[in-house]
Amino acid sequence: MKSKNEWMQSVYSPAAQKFPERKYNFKNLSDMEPEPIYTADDLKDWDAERDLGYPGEFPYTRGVQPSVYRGKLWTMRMFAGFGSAEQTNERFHALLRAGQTGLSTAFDLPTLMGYDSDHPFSKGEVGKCGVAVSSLADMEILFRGIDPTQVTTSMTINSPANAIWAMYIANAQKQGKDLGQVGGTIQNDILKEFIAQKEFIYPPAPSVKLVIDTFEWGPKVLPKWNFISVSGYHIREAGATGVQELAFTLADGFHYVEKALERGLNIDEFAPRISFFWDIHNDFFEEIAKLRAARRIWARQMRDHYGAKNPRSWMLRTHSQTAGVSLPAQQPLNNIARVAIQALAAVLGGTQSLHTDSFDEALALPTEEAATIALRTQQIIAYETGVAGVVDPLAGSYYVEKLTNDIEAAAMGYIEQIRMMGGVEAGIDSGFFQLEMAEAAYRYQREVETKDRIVVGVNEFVQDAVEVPIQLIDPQVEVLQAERLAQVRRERDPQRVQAALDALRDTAVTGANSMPAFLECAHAYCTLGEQMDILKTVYGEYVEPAIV
Ligand SMILES: CC(C)(COP(=O)(O)OP(=O)(O)OC[C@H]1O[C@@H](n2cnc3c(N)ncnc32)[C@H](O)[C@@H]1OP(=O)(O)O)[C@@H](O)C(=O)NCCC(=O)NCCSC(=O)CCC(=O)O
Repeated sequence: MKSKNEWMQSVYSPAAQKFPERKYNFKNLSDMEPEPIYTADDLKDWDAERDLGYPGEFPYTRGVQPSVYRGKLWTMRMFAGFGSAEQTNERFHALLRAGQTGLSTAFDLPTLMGYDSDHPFSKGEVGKCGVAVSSLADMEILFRGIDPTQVTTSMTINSPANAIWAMYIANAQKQGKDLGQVGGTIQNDILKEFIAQKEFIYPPAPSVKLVIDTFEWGPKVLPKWNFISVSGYHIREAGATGVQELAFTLADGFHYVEKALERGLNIDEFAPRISFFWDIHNDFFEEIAKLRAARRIWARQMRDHYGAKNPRSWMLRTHSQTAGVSLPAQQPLNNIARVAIQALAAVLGGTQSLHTDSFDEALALPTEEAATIALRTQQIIAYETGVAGVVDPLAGSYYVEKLTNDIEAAAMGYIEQIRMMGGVEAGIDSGFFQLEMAEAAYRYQREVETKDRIVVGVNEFVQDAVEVPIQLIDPQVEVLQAERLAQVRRERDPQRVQAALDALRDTAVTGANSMPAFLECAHAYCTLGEQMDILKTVYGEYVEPAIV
């Protein structure tokens, strides 16, 4: 058989002279230029045993479970939360009735920033981008009628993660549940907040200390809980390329591992419960290759660089979400198609859990109808397309394997660069991540504005605006929250509250693990703001330096 070069020269080039290639930007979203075709010649250095293996085996390129979706479909986990705990509880039940198989909680901005709903800074934001949770009283309502040993719940919470997790645990304890059977995930990834989303409270070092407290405490008390979801999603949404998302996120993961090792923890006790979270954008093969490369890098680094011995420590398990940033407000129904394609990429990439965005993503929090269509999209992929019936069906595709190699190499280049500069905290201090992402975002935006990249309905195929109904948040939520908080403060035992807060402050002074103190604060009905504030007296608050 002739070589690829021979075919390119003798067949492709003459054909392209007669019928030229389209004048189009074929680059993927990581600015990588694909060749017209891939063949076995592109995989000469590739070793199927070393680089691919079998599903459920090192290096897990083909998936972490031997049977992947033939054994269990991915968890359909729609990110939901708005208004009051009562309203979100209703939405949770509606989604479970519609066939969702896991829960995922969106908190409002005050909660994400560690403020109670009645704090002056919370005004106008209560219940707007998620549900308001200021104490165990809200948590009890939020999960009413949901058994924490039967449904796994994810909570997207970062700086206040320890406190919110403790409230969830306290609620399970009050229901008499065995914590050994309570499964779920807290996002708890503070590094990407400094890099991208900027919802931080304390400076990086004490923030990471609080995260490592969960690494130490979690596996002993809640062995089924994923105490971190190291997140590329927000890095990507802030403008990073797919390769940057992969590299920066894995570097964050390694940073936590190093900090846990510095504390003297056993890697094979904590690493099996580290989980990840990726953003799945429009470039179909890039996203599939990214997920495969992610598993391979993590496995190799955990085994060969960090010396983990337990195969579960080598497995990168992930949630994925379709890319909110890719869903324009123009012609919003088109987003149903984008989400379907992105979700298919997540599934072909072997995700464990998936959120599909609603078509009204750019306009407001989703209506129930929009969220249901997004969930149905997953169900159509799962039950109608046949893609869940064969494990890693794209393995061996010349292009997918080559792209997996190239993405792995590009990401490893960044990871080595970050190690050389002194690690992730050094990169945050110097503004490295922000500058890299700003440059990528600028390049993409220029491509769109010069029509070098077509976005259907935005810079081409444009038509008049279409109205769609949007979800509105009742401003009464703020009043109801303030009333409930006042009642909590009236009815709780003030001495127990003070003692719990003092004990929490002491952990910041002594460096002791904070989780037992957070759990006692939850049971004592300390508010979220009180807990965050008491730690501010020791840790201070982080002010981001200007990057020049
Ligand atoms: C590990 C994951 C990724 C997925 O956990 P899940 O429990 O859903 O799935 P799982 O681990 O695959 O499966 C559950 C159990 O079944 C087992 N299992 C699964 N498949 C199997 C198979 N084929 N054969 C044998 N066993 C199998 C697993 O080993 C596991 O048990 P064992 O555990 O015993 O092994 C977790 O962390 C998670 O659910 N993350 C969700 C994060 C999330 O929703 N984030 C929302 C962010 S939203 C956000 O940030 C905002 C974004 C925005 O701005 O819009």
